[in-house]
Amino acid sequence: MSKPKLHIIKIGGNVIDHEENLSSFLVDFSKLEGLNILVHGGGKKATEIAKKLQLEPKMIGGRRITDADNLEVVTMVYAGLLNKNIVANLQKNNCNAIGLSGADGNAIKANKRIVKEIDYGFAGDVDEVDTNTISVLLENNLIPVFCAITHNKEGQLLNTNADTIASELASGLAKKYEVSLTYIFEKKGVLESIDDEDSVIESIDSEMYETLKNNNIIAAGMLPKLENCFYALSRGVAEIHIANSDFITNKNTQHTTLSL
Ligand SMILES: Nc1ncnc2c1ncn2[C@@H]1O[C@H](COP(=O)(O)OP(=O)(O)O)[C@@H](O)[C@H]1O
Ligand SMILES: CC(=O)N[C@@H](CCC(=O)OP(=O)(O)O)C(=O)O
Repeated sequence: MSKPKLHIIKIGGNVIDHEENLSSFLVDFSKLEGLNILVHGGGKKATEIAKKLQLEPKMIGGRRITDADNLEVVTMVYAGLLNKNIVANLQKNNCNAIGLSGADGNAIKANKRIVKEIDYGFAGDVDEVDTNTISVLLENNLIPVFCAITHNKEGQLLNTNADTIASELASGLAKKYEVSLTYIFEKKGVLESIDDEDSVIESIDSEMYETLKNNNIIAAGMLPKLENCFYALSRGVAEIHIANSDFITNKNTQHTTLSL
């Protein structure tokens, strides 16, 4: 028997930060049929609030160094302010969304990120996705909306890159569903030249990814995004696209498709 289709869409900080863009994206998202999950970042907002609190934000390799004070900020911003605003807006559009962190329903268990010589603080790498609660929600016509906060099952919240949350959810759910994963951000796709919006690379496989990396064509947040894409493809996710929000309503709009 074929698996039911599931669409996981991730939106980044630049989409969330523009009220009009976010609102029109959420209208389009609310009209999607079938099973859907939304994952949101919000790094830009967290940086803005941290600065207001005189905390100096620090990113390494697209990931936030999350000390105890910054963990409080990201928890309030991602799991509170942004997640609840997004859910309220979806509810306004008659989309029955339910906001979740990785601690809710034990959906996403993580461990403190340990990489040689870099102390990321309370940043988490995902160990396990528990798909049971998520499936129950989907089967009852609820639309899960995940923020970038996970837990370690010992009472510690952790800050996890939102692209990773999307790819781990997609990978975990691929056992039960035919998963299509879409990363929505402010550009049309992965660009050959960052200043030329029309230089979209239509398809990227793992070999081309290495070449693009070596030629410094992709950098910053695009590095973990693509890493997450190839990880998800290797774990059985059926299709992955990187695009701007026009793609939600028009699949023919220019975008990047990933393959192994
Ligand atoms: N070749 C590239 N094409 C498109 N974006 C790129 C490229 N290389 C680096 N980037 C940067 O990656 C960013 C996207 O990553 P990130 O900031 O994590 O996105 P998101 O908004 O989804 O969280 C873009 O805003 C852009 O500045
Ligand atoms: C550990 C880590 O880096 N977490 C990210 C989570 C938010 C995020 O990924 O937001 P965008 O998708 O908007 O970039 C951060 O705090 O920036």
